[in-house]
Amino acid sequence: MTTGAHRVRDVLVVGAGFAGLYAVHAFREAGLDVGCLEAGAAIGGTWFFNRYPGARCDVESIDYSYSFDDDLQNDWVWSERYATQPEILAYIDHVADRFGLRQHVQLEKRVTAAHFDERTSRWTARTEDGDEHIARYLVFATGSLSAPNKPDIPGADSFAGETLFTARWPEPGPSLEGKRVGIIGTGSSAIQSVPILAEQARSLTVFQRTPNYSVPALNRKLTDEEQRRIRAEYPERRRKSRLSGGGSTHEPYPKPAQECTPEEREAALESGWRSGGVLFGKTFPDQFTDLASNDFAREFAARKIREIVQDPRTAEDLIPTDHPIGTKRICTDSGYFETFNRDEVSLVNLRRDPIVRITAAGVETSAGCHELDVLVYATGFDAMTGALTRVDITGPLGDRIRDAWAEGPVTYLGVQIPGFPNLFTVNGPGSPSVLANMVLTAEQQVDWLAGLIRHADDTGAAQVEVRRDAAIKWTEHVQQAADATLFPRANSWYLGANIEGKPRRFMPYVAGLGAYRRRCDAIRDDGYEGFVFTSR
Ligand SMILES: Cc1cc2nc3c(=O)[nH]c(=O)nc-3n(C[C@H](O)[C@H](O)[C@H](O)COP(=O)(O)OP(=O)(O)OC[C@H]3O[C@@H](n4cnc5c(N)ncnc54)[C@H](O)[C@@H]3O)c2cc1C
Repeated sequence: MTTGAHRVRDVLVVGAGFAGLYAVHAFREAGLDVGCLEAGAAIGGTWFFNRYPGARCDVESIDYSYSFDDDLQNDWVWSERYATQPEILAYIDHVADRFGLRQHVQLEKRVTAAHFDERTSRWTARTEDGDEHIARYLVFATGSLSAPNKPDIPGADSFAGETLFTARWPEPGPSLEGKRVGIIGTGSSAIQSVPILAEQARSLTVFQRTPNYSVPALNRKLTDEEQRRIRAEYPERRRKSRLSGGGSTHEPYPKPAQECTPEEREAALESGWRSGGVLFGKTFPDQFTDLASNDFAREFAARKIREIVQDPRTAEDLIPTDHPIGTKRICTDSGYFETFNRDEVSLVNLRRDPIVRITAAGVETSAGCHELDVLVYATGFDAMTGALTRVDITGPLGDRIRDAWAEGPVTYLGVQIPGFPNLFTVNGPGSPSVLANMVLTAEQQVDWLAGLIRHADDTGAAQVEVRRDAAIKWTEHVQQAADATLFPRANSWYLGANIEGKPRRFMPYVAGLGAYRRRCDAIRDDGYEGFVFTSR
């Protein structure tokens, strides 16, 4: 049933995380009439939903923040090197209030379908409650890691205890005191939460299918002196970040690992490890392109795990052996490996003892039953495409995105899909997205899209559509860029390998934010090469 009688907007943004909120701001600044629909009960996206114990950013707080307004940084003080989930959410709330963005956002409005009417050149988006919203342009800022993945384990619904999901952690969080807790998954969310769950619970059982590399975060409070320095350096730091590969000012060691002496290599890796954080994965400039170079870092990290974990068998189980370091998203932790030295914490290697079923009592593996009171799923996301393919989006010729992407996503610059005019994505497949600083990439794409819409309006075009050949060429380029690195050697969610039946295609653009920005700018300067503008 259609209940909404809404005005036709210029732009309808779907999603109110970092990207969607910036889109609301930027499109409004561009003089467009903009609305925003958000499925959640509050704004914040990732940082509203992922409230599990220990949730925090693994990009330094100064870098993981908006860069569009220098003054914003002056009246916001990040308290720690890596911000916690509550602090990031408070920041997003602060930005929304400061720039008056809330009035444009409707909450608890999940878009379930959208279709394009070629006669009017308008999109109609339908929400779960049957409401309809009409706009000239539809912008999906629905997140790269926002569609949770729940594995299909036999008997999952029969568990008699409490079931929790890291990606949908309740507020207030449940008390785990005196409880036997199990957690399935050992990706970033598990690695962050395991040390805290272990402190709270009577016992903790970690069910691991694939071990992951993790580097100590070495999080700490920022001192007054650091705060002063950050303020002084801020404009220059952001300028450099916008042009860099990953969206930060990180500089790798000045020589490739292969050209270093063993002593130099060891010192560089030790220094990277002691600095803490994901940048250990980029210690050497050739670490993502040369397997031998990557091996140095991989072996170094394995040695560290063996040093930390007292039980040799557990240590070996925790060491990844199936991918070069960094080719799956490297994790950061605060005492993850140390947690396995606690008596009440155990690791179940599912490669050796696979899960047979979940029962009322707990998790049954081929080696026996693990009785539990609480079962936590930290099982990741249908990354980069899931939020889009879960919406029934139909183009003018009746094409559906989920069919168009049956063999993997095809996009132009990660912002448009052939056959779907006037529909754009932010941080979509084919853009740097999850391989760069996602706040900066969202700002770059939204600004660029605002320019594209302005160009269409200035030239009297009612429809903007990417040429299919341009999108195919771009998608091939994204694959070739990945093939020139070690990334495709890992069965990672970057290529959809964590979701059964998902087509394998490397989705993020590895060449980085700086190269991507230059490419986008060149396309714009060339009159938006690859796009077709049609008047009604
Ligand atoms: C646990 C976790 C930790 C992370 N840590 C980091 C980190 O350290 N560094 C980093 O760079 N990135 C990190 N990320 C990635 C993070 O998702 C991005 O950095 C950033 O928050 C993305 O913002 P976004 O607005 O693009 O997407 P999101 O924050 O995911 O927002 C998308 C919004 O769209 C809404 N939505 C989706 N579908 C619909 C629909 N059909 N209808 C209406 N609304 C819809 C969602 O409810 C959500 O609010 C992390 C992600 C997770 C899950």
